[in-house]
Amino acid sequence: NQTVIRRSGNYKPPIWEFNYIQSLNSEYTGERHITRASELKMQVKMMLDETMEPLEQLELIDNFERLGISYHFKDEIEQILAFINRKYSKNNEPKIKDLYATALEFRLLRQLGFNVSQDRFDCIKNEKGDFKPSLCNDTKGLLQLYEASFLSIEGESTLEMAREFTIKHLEDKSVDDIHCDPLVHHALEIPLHWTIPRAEARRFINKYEKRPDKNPILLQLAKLDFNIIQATYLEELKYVSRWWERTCLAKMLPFARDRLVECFFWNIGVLFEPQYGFSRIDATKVNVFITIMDDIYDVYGTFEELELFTYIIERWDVNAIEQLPDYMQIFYLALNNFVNEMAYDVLREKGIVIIPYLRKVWTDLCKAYLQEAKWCLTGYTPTMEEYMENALISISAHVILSHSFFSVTNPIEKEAIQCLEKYPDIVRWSATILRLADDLATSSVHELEGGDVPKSIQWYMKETGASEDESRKHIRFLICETWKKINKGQDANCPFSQKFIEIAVNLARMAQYMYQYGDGHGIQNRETKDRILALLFEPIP
Ligand SMILES: CC1(C)[C@@H]2CC[C@@]1(C)[C@@H](OP(=O)([O-])OP(=O)([O-])[O-])C2
Ligand SMILES: [Mg+2]
Ligand SMILES: [Mg+2]
Ligand SMILES: [Mg+2]
Ligand SMILES: [Mg+2]
Ligand SMILES: [Mg+2]
Repeated sequence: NQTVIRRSGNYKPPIWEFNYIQSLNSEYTGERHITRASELKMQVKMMLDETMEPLEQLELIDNFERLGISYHFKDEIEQILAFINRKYSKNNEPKIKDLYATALEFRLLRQLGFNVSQDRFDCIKNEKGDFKPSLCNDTKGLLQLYEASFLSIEGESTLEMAREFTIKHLEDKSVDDIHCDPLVHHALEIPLHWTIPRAEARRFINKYEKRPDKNPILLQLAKLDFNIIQATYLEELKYVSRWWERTCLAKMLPFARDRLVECFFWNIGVLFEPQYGFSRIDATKVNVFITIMDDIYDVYGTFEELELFTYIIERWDVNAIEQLPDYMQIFYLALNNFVNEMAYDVLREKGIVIIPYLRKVWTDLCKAYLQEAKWCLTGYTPTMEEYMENALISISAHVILSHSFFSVTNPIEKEAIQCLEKYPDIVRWSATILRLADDLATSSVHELEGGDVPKSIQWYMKETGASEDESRKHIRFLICETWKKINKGQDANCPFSQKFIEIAVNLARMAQYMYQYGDGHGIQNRETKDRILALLFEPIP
């Protein structure tokens, strides 16, 4: 057969090899640590019972969330916020005591789903309806108003104005005064609402430790809890690393990205609680298969091979495997085995056959990949709309979230599956942010040089004549607008569990985290490496 010119993704080998991963151990698996953590939790619960001023309670809840331990005290937090919310709505809206307290209360109540109105901020506007310039001296208040503004939904002009006003004045501060509060720099980099809990916990525990007013019990629990959870992650990573090694796919498909640790790392942002270990392991395998499949279509496969592969995946007939070239045979069988294993676990535990649903999402993904390859081959220029319609599938969010749905939902109701199959809003919004964050980061020279199909930035530039900077700005605007849809939440009769919705939203957060400094997944930049060390490999001292 004619010699085929194969492109390469020029991706580097993995930073962490199999033997290194297997050598990792954490002392925090021991029973004594679990017992100690339970004692500390009891002490914290008693602390919550003490009478406190509402502002003190709000600050304590904010610290719980930032320290990553609020998941232990969900009921207590809900009760406190419900009480504060009732008190507020009973006596008519008092004048804002101070911006800091009002914005903190607003954000915490909205985060928990309480329906608090943006009108609370009307009294910090002047008669012209602008925010009073005097607010600029209140950095603490500005920061809280900035964080609160990211809980906005479409049409909330006061919150939109608050976001612009606070960004402008906080940026001025961070430029003018180099000694300005590092909190300002950090907040401007990424708002709290868009941050994954694990990342904020790792960062905030260090900050909290230096605070003169810190509560030592809280600090001890936060550190211990973080390290115990991290020890759980390590065991899961070592387990899935042994699976990855046994498949030999990295050796047999050397053109593809070998990113097991990164594929696992995505999942501590998406689903962090310790009890979801098996879901994180399955989700890692999903990410590994998607990453390789993406490179088969973007980089390595000839168009004929890709057409054949797409056809075989659609038929999902393992006997047809003979028709595939060797590299596709081994990949297809590994994927087929995984899907059957996951379907077996779900049938055994939940009594439902999910193979048809999993086949469908993998087929849709392959078709979207093939469409991109076709555009690449023919040089066709899709409109931004045509590109996005396909790219919201090719970014693989619906594959990732469908597997997570079947893994964490119990019992699995038929109407929830039917809703999932129709590609519901929450999946679409998560896919939008994942795609746009990915394109901002990966459609740098690297992807285009590798012959990958142009992405949203390029198509927007082509369609509107915008510069690359204007195009990036527009993409960041679209991410903001999508967050407003996410903040609005599901229509009441949406059949998904709170947990699944949280997973979908965290996938969007993790995308922005993974791509914050460029292609953290493919190029493995410095920041992502340091973050993996801090969140996965190194306990907090
Ligand atoms: C898990 C993922 C988000 C999905 C597969 C690997 C990714 C990191 C990303 O890879 P990328 O090559 O950037 O996708 P695309 O731009 O080629 O669609 C798409
Ligand atoms: Mg490789
Ligand atoms: Mg790609
Ligand atoms: Mg691709
Ligand atoms: Mg990309
Ligand atoms: Mg890429």
